[in-house]
Amino acid sequence: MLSFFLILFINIVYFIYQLLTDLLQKYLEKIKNVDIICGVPYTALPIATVLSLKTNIPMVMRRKEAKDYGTKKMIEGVFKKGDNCLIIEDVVTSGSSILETVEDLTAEGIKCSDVVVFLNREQGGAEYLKHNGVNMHSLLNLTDLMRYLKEEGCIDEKTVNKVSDYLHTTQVDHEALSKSLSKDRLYLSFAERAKIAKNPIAAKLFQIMATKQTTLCLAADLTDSTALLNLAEQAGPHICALKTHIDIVDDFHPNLIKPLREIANRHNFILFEDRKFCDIGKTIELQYSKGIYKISTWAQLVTAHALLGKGVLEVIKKSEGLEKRGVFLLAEASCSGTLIDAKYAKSTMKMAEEYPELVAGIVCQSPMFLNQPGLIQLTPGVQIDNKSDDVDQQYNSPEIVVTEKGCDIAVVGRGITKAADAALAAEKYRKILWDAYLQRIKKNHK
Ligand SMILES: O=C(O)c1cc(=O)[nH]c(=O)n1[C@@H]1O[C@H](COP(=O)(O)O)[C@@H](O)[C@H]1O
Repeated sequence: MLSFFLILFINIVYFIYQLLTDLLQKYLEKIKNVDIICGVPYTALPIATVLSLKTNIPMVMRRKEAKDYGTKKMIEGVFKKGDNCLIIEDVVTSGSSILETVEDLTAEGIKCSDVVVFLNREQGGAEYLKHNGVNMHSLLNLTDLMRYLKEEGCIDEKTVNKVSDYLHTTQVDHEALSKSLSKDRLYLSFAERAKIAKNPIAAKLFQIMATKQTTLCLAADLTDSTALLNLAEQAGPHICALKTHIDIVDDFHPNLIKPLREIANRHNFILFEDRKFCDIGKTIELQYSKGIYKISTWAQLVTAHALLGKGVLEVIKKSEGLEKRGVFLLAEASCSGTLIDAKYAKSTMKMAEEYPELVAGIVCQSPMFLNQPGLIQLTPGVQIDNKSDDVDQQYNSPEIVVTEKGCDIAVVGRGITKAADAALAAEKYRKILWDAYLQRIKKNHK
């Protein structure tokens, strides 16, 4: 008897999936150049699987949590950057789980502009997705389904009205959802984010960015102290931060810091030492506050790796030196061949969230955090003319990093330091970056 019901149940499920995928397949013919498909975990995974088998379109799988072994990726499967992915979902209410899937796919460089859903509950999901640049195509909506069931005598008029009243009173509140989904980081102004930032240097940076209308961080990678000071003076009016690798300055002397700090105060920009600390806490404590550079006495910002654990943040938090200080953790690198993967990036993010007063932001190449508008995304590897240097550095254009990669502050080095006129070059980068930022926030404030 049991096996009879089991076989019956399997046949019913198989029939529903057949119906579903036949319907979805019809839609697929309408949506052009789909390279891969991805089901929204977890209920849409079998639908996407059957669809992939029926259409021969490869499927990728999104994990809700990265594994702590094996590939550790959030997106499993064969794909390449720039692939167009069609997302498959069974039922949509608000669209939030679709947007979370879009976020993880986008972080891998996959493009997602369309989603096909089986049932649209007509509670605002389609509009919310549209608002976030995703076109929703639904096979069925609840109103049609109710009418169909009534025509077939499965439900009465009273039930139809009850469902319709329910739908009218439970529409998604986009504002509240947007806040909870917090696409806001990309669409809030820097003045607004200055009020949200928990790290004092991040707050100061947001204020400088808004006041000077610049999101440009100059990587002043020069080996001569006089040239470094001249560059700081020339580019100072156009930048929000000047980032140094102070240990590359051949003729470094502690007397360099005073004039550098004076220029920073006069032009209102932040001094940022890109030390990328990565060691046990005790060693970092010495590297941060001792030696010839005494970084903690002048660098308002430093960079660090999360690789060896929280010791780096514990000691920077407690070390002597400037009262107000901030740290940028490196979660994604701009260079080719990096061993950093999505799992490491997520773990770095998690560590950052445990030190909100100390961590000013994340160095990364993709919009990997959207729900902390108080944190800054710093993105290096930015140049107008080149795609790479002659070693491993990879470049994106200023527009792309702001409009497609979630960048708040762009780091530009040789694009300015190698230019004939550093001030002109800095202003050129500043303008392109600022215009791209205005485009981005306008998109959500129309
Ligand atoms: O932490 C950084 O600033 C950094 C991270 C990264 O992934 N890639 C990267 O290039 N950087 C730094 O950003 C600057 C890039 O310089 P350019 O390639 O000359 O624009 C250098 O100072 C690098 O040390």
